[in-house]
Amino acid sequence: MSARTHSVDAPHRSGFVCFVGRPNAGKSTLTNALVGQKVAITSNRPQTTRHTVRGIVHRPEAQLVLVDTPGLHKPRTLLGERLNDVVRTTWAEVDVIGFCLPADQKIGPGDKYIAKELAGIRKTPKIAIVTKTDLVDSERLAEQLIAVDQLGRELGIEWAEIVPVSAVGAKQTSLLTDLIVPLLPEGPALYPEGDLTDEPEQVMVAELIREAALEGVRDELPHSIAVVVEEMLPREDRPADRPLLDVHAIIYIERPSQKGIVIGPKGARLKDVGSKSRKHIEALLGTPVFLDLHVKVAKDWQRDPKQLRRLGF
Ligand SMILES: Nc1nc2c(ncn2[C@@H]2O[C@H](COP(=O)(O)OP(=O)(O)OP(=O)(O)O)[C@@H](O)[C@H]2O)c(=O)[nH]1
Repeated sequence: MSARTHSVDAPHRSGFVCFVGRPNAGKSTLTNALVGQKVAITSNRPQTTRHTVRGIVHRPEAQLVLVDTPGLHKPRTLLGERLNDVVRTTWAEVDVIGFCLPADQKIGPGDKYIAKELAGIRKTPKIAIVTKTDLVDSERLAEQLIAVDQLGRELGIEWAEIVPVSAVGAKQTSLLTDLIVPLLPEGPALYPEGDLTDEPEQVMVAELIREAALEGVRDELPHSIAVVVEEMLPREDRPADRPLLDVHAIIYIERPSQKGIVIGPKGARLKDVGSKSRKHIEALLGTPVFLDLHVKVAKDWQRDPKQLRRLGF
């Protein structure tokens, strides 16, 4: 594998790239490493990426728009089916698919399930990305690269490339970009330079709150929390040098019994969720924030199409 250099008269290329892989494969972290700034929500627990988050890589010769989809799962609820539809639609529309497989874990049924789906999408070029290489020695890495090659042969997938990367320390991440660029169609930049993500701010703010609300209670409330930002408005009558943004958000849970878990004794947990997520929101938006959080029950929201639409799915 060699890095490709860009000759001055090469045409400009641009397109959409989507990282797929089972939960925890390192997709969001890789997106952030390529873009160079935190845009997607990462966590050490599976299934935090619900919304399509795009990061944009600007290069003189190319622009990569990274589409970070939710994971593909065996659907059990209406929400699960919707998410899988979103994933498949995204795969068929992008220009390059990067299939992430962590170096520190043997290829398992979860990876194969996704690989089989990928094999059905014939036209889109696929790059196999072996992630988290910092966690293994070179012998184990070599084994994994061979296993990935074999997986492709078994399922009839022709990998455009097989690339080992580590998002920690940004090892080979720029090489990955080098290898993706020639696979993109010729075309002008799709977004103005400086745009890192076109994810609406409210959705990102909602994700930050959801992330904080799930912290420490994931086992009790695995998929039962949704967050909607109802309003974000600059506070009136503030001096120009001391702005304040009012953010009103609702944390939805599925059952009244979950309320206590989210709010905690004497509201202590909710307060904690508020102050933690407020710090992240302030960092994201670059302005002081007043965060107003409410907890509401939306009964069985995962099974109800109307509620799902309201919650942005
Ligand atoms: N050591 C190491 N850890 C990594 C690397 N990339 C990701 N991780 C860790 O692996 C975990 C999962 O990473 P994510 O980027 O959230 O994985 P994901 O595939 O987006 O996960 P979902 O959103 O659940 O689908 C996090 O704890 C990361 O810090 C890497 O290159 N090296």
